[in-house]
Amino acid sequence: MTLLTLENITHYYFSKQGATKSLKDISISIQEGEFISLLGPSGCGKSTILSIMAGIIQPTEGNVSLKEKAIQSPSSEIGYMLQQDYLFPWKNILDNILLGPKINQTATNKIKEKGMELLQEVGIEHVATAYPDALSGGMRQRAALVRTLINDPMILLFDEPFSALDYQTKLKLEDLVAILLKTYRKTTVLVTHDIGEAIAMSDRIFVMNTNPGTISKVFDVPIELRNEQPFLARRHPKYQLLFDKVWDELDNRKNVAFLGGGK
Ligand SMILES: Nc1ncnc2c1ncn2[C@@H]1O[C@H](COP(=O)(O)OP(=O)(O)OP(=O)(O)O)[C@@H](O)[C@H]1O
Repeated sequence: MTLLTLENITHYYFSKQGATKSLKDISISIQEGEFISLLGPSGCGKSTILSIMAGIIQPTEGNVSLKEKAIQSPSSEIGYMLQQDYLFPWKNILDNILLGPKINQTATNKIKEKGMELLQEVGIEHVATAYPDALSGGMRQRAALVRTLINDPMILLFDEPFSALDYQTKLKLEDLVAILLKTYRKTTVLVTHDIGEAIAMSDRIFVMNTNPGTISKVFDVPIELRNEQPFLARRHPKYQLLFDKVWDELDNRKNVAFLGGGK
C-alpha cells in the first residue's frame, strides 16, 4: 500500500535576490514498510524534498500526501531526524525523549516505560538520567533516534543522521537502525551523500541531478542485499556492481578521469 506520495513537485525559494528553483517535477511514491534513499550532489534539493515531506515547507506546484491526505504542516505522524541531535542540554536524556509526548499530552507511565525500553534497545538505558553533554556523538544520536521513535510516527525522515559520526560508530548505528526499523516496521526516507550507506540500507535509491533538482534515475536494490544487515551487505558481490552503477549515474567517472584515475 502506498504511504507517501509526491506528485509533480516543483519548488522555488524566494528571497530578496530573487527566486531559486530548487526542485522540478519530482514524483515519488513510497510503499508502507519501504526504505528509500535520496542521493545526489550538494544543492540538488534532497533536504528540500525532506522538508516538503515533513510539512515544514509547501511545494510551489504539485501535491504531497500521507495516506492520501495532503501534508500541510508538521505532525507527530512524521518523524524527522537530522545530522545534529538538537537535544536540550538542560534536560536529561529521558526528559528529552519524553518531550514530544509531554507536548502532545500523551506522556503516560506506559510511554515512559516505552521510552526506557527503547533506550535499552539502543543500548543507552544506563544514561537515562544523564545530561546530553556527558554522552558521545553516537550515544546522542541513539537518544535522538529514540526521541523520534517514541511518537510512533508512520514515516521516518532521516537527513544525514550518521554523517557527523566517526566511521565505526556510523556502521554500528546503521545496523542498529536497520534492526529497529524491521522490528517496528517503519517506512523510511534517508538523505545521504554516502553511496555505500544508501545501498546497504535501502530498498530503492533515487539519484538526483542539480540546478534545479530532478530525479535522474531510480535503482532497485537486489533482494540479496536487502536481506542482509547493512554491514554484511557491503561484502556481497552485488554490492560493488550496484555501487559502480550508482557511481556512474552520479557522473563521478568524469571526476576520476580528471584526477588521472579514469580512461
Ligand atoms: N532557505 C533558502 N533560501 C534560498 N535558497 C535555498 C534555501 N534553502 C536551500 N536553498 C537552495 O535550494 C537548493 C536545494 O537546497 P537543499 O538544501 O535542499 O539541497 P541538498 O541537496 O540538501 O544540499 P546538501 O547536500 O548540500 O545538504 C540549493 O540551490 C540551495 O542553495
